[in-house]
Amino acid sequence: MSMAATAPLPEHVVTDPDHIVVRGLHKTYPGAQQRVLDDVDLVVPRGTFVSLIGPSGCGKSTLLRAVAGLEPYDGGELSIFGASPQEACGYKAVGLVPQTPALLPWLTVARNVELPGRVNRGAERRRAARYGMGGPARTEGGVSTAELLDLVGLADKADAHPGHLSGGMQQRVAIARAFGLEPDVLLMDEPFSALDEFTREAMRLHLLSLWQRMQTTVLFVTHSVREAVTLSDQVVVMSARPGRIHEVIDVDLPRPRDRDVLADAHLHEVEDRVRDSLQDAWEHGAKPADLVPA
Ligand SMILES: Nc1ncnc2c1ncn2[C@@H]1O[C@H](COP(=O)(O)OP(=O)(O)OP(=O)(O)O)[C@@H](O)[C@H]1O
Repeated sequence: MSMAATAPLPEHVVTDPDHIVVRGLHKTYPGAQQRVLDDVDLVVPRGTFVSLIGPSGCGKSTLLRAVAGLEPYDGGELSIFGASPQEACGYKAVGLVPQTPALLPWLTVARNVELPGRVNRGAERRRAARYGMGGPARTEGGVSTAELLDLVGLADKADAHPGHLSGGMQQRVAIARAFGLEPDVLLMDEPFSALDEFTREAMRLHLLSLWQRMQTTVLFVTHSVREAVTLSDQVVVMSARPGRIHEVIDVDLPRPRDRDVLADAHLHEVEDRVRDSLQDAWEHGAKPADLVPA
């Protein structure tokens, strides 16, 4: 299997500092009969919030891991604001929020949020070496741990230990920790899937506050149409067998997405568009007879 991710990228991709660019990406897992990703094209502008939605097994997580530099691919192009995924990971331009919070139980909430920053000072030097002092701004001057915890509604829990927090609170700490590293792009793979619907709704609002403050580019995998539309600038609908981009739907709802916006009838119209697209992707997805061979 060739690993195009480590090959030099074409000049037009390398010099695009303002977009994540995926072109013609394809991948087959070893031993599989068909591609998991086939000719995937996606362009994500810096600073936007983009959700990936599609049937189970269509390759959303695989695509996310490829962007994170954790998954080799067989062909195509992938660049993160002009860098290869491996290079971007080298200076911690890419953050990943998994489904479970993975906090260190013996450290306080504040220490959990601060830890990656302490560990990754070398990454900041590598980033400075690549971009120089005039590199792309991450945030307007950085944020303190106290501010991060305030943005996720945990200002009073800084000295608590994770074992004393609910699952939703722990996931909020994990999200604050991820934003605290000030990555250029944050990849979130169903981060709220283990939470009840009421907690999920609250989490979306906390996430939006953080995102608005930090201006991070977010790629967010979800199975929830409501979640995708509530959060995103664009919803990317994927089809399965093999995974392809079926449609990219703009979410033309105003920001901030406060309770008035979320109660507006237009939200439901956009949700219906996403549902129709998912249905269309399902009905017109490749049938066994025309599967793309590995
Ligand atoms: N490491 C692996 N080795 C072999 N096959 C894999 C591997 N990881 C995933 N797959 C297969 O690739 C396909 C896509 O998996 P992936 O997890 O990317 O899909 P997904 O869209 O994120 O699914 P879900 O929505 O259920 O989380 C599935 O058929 C899965 O079984």
